[in-house]
Amino acid sequence: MRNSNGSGQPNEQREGPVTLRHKAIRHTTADQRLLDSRLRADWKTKDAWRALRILSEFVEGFDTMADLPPAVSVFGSARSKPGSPECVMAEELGAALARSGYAVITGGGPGVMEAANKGASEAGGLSIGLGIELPFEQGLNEFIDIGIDFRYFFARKTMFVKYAQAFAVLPGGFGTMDELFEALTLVQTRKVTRFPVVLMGRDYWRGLLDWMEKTMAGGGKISPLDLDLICLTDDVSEAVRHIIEADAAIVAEQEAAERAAAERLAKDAGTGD
Ligand SMILES: CC(C)=CCNc1ncnc2c1ncn2[C@@H]1O[C@H](COP(=O)(O)O)[C@@H](O)[C@H]1O
Repeated sequence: MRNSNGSGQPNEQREGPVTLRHKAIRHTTADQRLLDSRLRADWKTKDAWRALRILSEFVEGFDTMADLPPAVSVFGSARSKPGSPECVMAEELGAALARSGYAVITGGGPGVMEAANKGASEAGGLSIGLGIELPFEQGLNEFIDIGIDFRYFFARKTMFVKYAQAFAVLPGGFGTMDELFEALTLVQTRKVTRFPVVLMGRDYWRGLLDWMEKTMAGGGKISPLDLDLICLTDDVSEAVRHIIEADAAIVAEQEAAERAAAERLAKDAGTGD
């Protein structure tokens, strides 16, 4: 939604390709209507139709994102003010990633997201925003070259992982935690392999990391090795170096696996197996 008209009500609302204005504005989002179980009678009629809409979000996302260069998804608070330490860090990170040849993907909103998009865009990199329909959404920030608006959080989250080589997570709230823990769970359960996760802002993350170490790992809820998945730093160059090195290691691993498979094939052909 954009532009409040003074009464606190937005003037415009986007639902996928549809723009709603004035009295056509709805006061719930597609995610709410899908997940809200009070309207059970709707399930049989409306959910089947919704499945097609959900599918169309995946098609649109895959189609638009498939041609991207290597990319890094950057997460962080929608509420941080321009000039705040995390926004300054995000802008520097966006620029450094762009200079290293990475596109920068964010949630397309304000705060840390906007700062990362700004850094990338001004450094000449490709800046991508994956927006989400929210009751209080403000539209995609102005530093985005490619923007996609999603109705469903889960379709959008697939794009953050599928088209990025790494995650960089700056200080943020629930949304940022959700994105961080999703990435860690995917790596821990090997749904994605060796995906670097960089946490930026030592002071902000220290308490959570201490708790994860003492309480989570100490209580046997995760393996202490799981914490090795995280690189914690305040230093933009170190963050980018970590991503580049992890990326190179993954490529080397994949090439070695492909070579081994080719050698096995050649050997089998040679022995007539
Ligand atoms: C001012 C305000 C709250 C605007 C909300 N506008 C938003 N636009 C786009 N993505 C968002 C928004 N709010 C949360 N997110 C998602 O959740 C994360 C930030 O949530 P949080 O502020 O840490 O919890 C972002 O990385 C983003 O993917």
